[in-house]
Amino acid sequence: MLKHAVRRNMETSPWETRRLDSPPPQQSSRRLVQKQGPAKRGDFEKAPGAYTLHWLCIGGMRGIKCMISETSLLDPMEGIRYRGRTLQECMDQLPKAPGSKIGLPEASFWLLLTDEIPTDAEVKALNEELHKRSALPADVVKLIDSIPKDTHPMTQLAMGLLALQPTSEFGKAYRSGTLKKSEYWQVTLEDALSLVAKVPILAARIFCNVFKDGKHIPSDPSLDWAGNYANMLGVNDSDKFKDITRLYLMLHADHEAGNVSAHTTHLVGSALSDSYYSFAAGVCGLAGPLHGLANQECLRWLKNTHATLKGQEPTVELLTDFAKETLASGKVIPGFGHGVLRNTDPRYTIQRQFVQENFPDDPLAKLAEVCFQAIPPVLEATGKVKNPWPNVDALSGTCMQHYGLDQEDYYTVVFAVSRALGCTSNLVWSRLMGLPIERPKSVTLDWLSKNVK
Ligand SMILES: CC(=O)SCCNC(=O)CCNC(=O)[C@H](O)C(C)(C)COP(=O)(O)OP(=O)(O)OC[C@H]1O[C@@H](n2cnc3c(N)ncnc32)[C@H](O)[C@@H]1OP(=O)(O)O
Ligand SMILES: O=C([O-])CC(=O)C(=O)O
Repeated sequence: MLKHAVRRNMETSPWETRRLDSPPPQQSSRRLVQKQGPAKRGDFEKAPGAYTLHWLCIGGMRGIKCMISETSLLDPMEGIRYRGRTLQECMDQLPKAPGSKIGLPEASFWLLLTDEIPTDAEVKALNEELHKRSALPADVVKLIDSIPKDTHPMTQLAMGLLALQPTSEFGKAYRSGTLKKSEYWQVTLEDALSLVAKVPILAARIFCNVFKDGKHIPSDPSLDWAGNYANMLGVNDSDKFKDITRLYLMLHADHEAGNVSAHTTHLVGSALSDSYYSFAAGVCGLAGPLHGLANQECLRWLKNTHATLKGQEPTVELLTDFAKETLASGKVIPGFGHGVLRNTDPRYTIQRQFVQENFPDDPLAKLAEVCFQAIPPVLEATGKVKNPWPNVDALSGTCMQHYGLDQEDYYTVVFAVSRALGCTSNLVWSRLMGLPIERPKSVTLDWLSKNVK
């Protein structure tokens, strides 16, 4: 009954629901709900006024400049820059593990927080500090080990982060009643360090519980943050696997503040919820298939396509047909498109370079390469997809599976381990700047109809 009542209300409201049910082929349902004004997102900057308001309210807030993030800035064509440095510059300039060519992700944490490239000695000291803080409390271990194994690893990660919340220095200090506003950032930094130290230990424990019958590999204090995480996963003890893990964690660390995981972390943090509450919320956002879970979905799509090919060499023609079938079934093609980027994601390009140098003949890598040629024209032909090019998720799973991490349900957890660096750095800066509680204004459809002519 309630469902019918809601439907009745929608049908009589300005929201043209009936049309949303069956948009004409090739047409964006979101264009149909706009009763006036130019249809293209991004046009609002050129067409201010009523249309702007209408579009901002229903358009996923695309393009609105209303947040501050000191840590990174995204250019639609060039991609992300950490503190003004492109990812390739970060690769070149950040300290490396012995014998490795990959900029260390924990060095990017230092960069995001400080706008400085740390020295080798500083990264060594940071790693020592992270190792000191990395142990999980016994009750958290008990909780994680008791979660049913078929619970999605992202759910387990969010639960583990919430279980760690009582360890928050910010929470304790705030409760004590003596914490001054000017000191918020310092205890937030303490929490950032401890959360970043613990998250790979927690993530590896979840992996081994679910996929390794609970056989755990102890943390190795002689290894760097990401190399140690790779080691604890226990799928491959080669230096190359450590390197691809370092690369993955360096590339996914930050993507300015408006993406779902960073924005959610920021929003929850703006209520002065501590870093554990805030990042757990961000992790829940990352678990959505339009955001971080796309890496899982993308590998699943590639594996299905590979199986359907039954040994046939992938060709652009075959992949074009598969892509069209996916669209015709009403699904998105994971790993392609972006809310802000309007070009191939540089994170994809850097991973592609790693693939070409290390395993160009891997069957899924070859398939992904054909996708790169076949899928953008299919998406472009819809006439509605703003960015037909691949994003980071189109290749990250392919890289991991080559080294034996082929449990795609786990992939978004690796993303989350990395995103802890950017999200917690942003929390520190939000408290440093004394940013207020976030509270935008919403309106009703009726208000919109009456006020936007
Ligand atoms: C780390 C990251 O989070 S990167 C993004 C990871 N997500 C994915 O790879 C999932 C596939 N991609 C998508 O769904 C989208 O491109 C998003 C969510 C990333 C961006 O969404 P938007 O900013 O709304 O994209 P855009 O403005 O181009 O969307 C216009 C239309 O094209 C569709 N579209 C966009 N990308 C795709 C795609 N890859 N496959 C099919 N349709 C797509 C949208 O669903 C939308 O359709 P609708 O109006 O009928 O609802
Ligand atoms: O920026 C976005 O909206 C999504 C993304 O690529 C990320 O968060 O890494």
